[in-house]
Amino acid sequence: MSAHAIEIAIVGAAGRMGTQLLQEAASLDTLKISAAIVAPQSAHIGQALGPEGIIATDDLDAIATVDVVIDFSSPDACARVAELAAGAGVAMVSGTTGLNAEQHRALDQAARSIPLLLAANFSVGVNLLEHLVELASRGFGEDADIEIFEAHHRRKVDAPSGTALMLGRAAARGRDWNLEDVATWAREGHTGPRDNDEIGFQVLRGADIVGEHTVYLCAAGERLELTHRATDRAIFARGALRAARWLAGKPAGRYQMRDLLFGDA
Ligand SMILES: NC(=O)C1=CN([C@@H]2O[C@H](COP(=O)(O)OP(=O)(O)OC[C@H]3O[C@@H](n4cnc5c(N)ncnc54)[C@H](OP(=O)(O)O)[C@@H]3O)[C@@H](O)[C@H]2O)C=CC1
Ligand SMILES: O=C(O)C1=N[C@H](C(=O)O)C[C@H](O)C1
Repeated sequence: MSAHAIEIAIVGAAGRMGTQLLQEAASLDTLKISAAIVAPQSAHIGQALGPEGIIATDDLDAIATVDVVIDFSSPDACARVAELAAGAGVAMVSGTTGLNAEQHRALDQAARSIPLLLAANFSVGVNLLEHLVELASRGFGEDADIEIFEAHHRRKVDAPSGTALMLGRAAARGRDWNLEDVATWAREGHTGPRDNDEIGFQVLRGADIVGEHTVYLCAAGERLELTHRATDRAIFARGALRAARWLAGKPAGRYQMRDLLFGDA
């Protein structure tokens, strides 16, 4: 372990992403997982988690003892963690999706006093895709109808995925639209013809699909399909751990993966 290893708390430590984070972190000597936080009343409390056997706790006060908290839990827990991290002056990385406006406001408030990076997707590929989608949307202009498809495992609880929303926003930016004004979240029955100023979303849930996203730009006589397929959840964990190392010591504020990857901040 390096003398200056960054100390990390993981919230949601017994979940799919928490498990992956503990696994990936074990091989890094630049950071140390000091706290594994699970849900209140979780059956995992007191159990040794991950290759290093960190004892699981439901005590969120453990956040105050580390340099960076990494959260992959639920929208409610994410907002609460942001509040506690801000109170303790601890940097926060979160990948939790499905936050509502109030929960986003809680993160904005926390980011007044701590560095906070929220990313719907920690893979390099998706963050590159975001740029490509904005470019393609602007390039085609009104000639292309834009539709976004996403597929995930059967246990995912929010839809469309945070990544699909992020890609939808990128497509909307390319047209100088606000996604909220043009999104069609579902189609059923006698829908009438499609509007020009519309971005449609389709969602599939099944088995163990890690995460797939395609943005379709459908023009008369041609169709561009921009696809990202995640085949291993480890890419998200590695991205989040990289973000934690990058964020430690940064000034207070809201950060995104593109700040880390493309040096906008
Ligand atoms: N940004 C990215 O790259 C990625 C983001 N995600 C997002 O991350 C989130 C978690 O995903 P995933 O790991 O698959 O989900 P899981 O349901 O497997 O894990 C979430 C964990 O958080 C726990 N939890 C809930 N409330 C609290 C709390 N108050 N304190 C501590 N732990 C809590 C849950 O416990 P219990 O089950 O007992 O309630 C569960 O173990 C989702 O929003 C998902 O969309 C996922 C993958 C990549
Ligand atoms: O829940 C998941 O699994 C994932 N969630 C994120 C999202 O909602 O976009 C990222 C990734 O696709 C996996």
